[in-house]
Amino acid sequence: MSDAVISVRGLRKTFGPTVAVDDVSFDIPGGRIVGLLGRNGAGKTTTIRSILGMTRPDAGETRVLGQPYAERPDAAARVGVSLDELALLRWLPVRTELRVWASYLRIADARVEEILDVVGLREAARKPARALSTGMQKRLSLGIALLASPEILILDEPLNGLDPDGIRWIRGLLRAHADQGGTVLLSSHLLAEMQETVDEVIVMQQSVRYHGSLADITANGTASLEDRFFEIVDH
Ligand SMILES: Nc1ncnc2c1ncn2[C@@H]1O[C@H](COP(=O)(O)OP(=O)(O)OP(=O)(O)O)[C@@H](O)[C@H]1O
Repeated sequence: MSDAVISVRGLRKTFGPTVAVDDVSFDIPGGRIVGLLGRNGAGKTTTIRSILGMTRPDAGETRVLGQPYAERPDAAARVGVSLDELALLRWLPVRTELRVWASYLRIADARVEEILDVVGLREAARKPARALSTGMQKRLSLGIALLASPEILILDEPLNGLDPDGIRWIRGLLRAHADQGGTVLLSSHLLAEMQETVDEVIVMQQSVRYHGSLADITANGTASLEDRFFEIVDH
């Protein structure tokens, strides 16, 4: 395999008669924000879950920093993950939830205080996660993903539920992450937002229909990502 930060080769996964992904291959280099796009049921989450070792593929392999994610003892520290189904201990106050994760990751509580500011949840720090709005829960999930200052972020639908401020905030956060050499793989349906956010685009429909730079797919910004998306998936 190449020295890509995230590598997917020949991935196939079926659920009974449903082919969720078929022969999906791509390499993601470091320092880039890569958007995984596709209709409902296109296989984005299955691909992400396969990369994270949460789904066992029928065929193919995935690697993160050269090794299968599940075989990396340092995976939790080096890869920040936020999935659409939020893995929050919903009855815990926000600060305690972050401290539980910090303890697991052997990170000092001082970092929890930093993260509360980074994700804008200081005022909500005493509230249980279940009392937060969807967008605020998303911020908490992102806070957990960022705790260990990982070099890779894998985010399934991170924009869902965020208000315009939240979307602008996350865009800045992801750009700063990539500018420092970090890598981001994120899925989203929000094509206009993705056009403002990503460096590279992977369009999926069971298999990869397109993988290239945002500049190429949008002809240096003269075409909309949405128009190009429909041309590709309806072709
Ligand atoms: N655990 C499962 N059991 C049965 N079918 C599944 C399971 N997970 C996914 N699928 C099916 O696999 C296909 C791909 O689903 P997947 O969730 O990967 O798509 P997606 O691109 O993430 O969709 P969405 O945008 O709606 O989140 C769909 O047809 C879905 O119904």
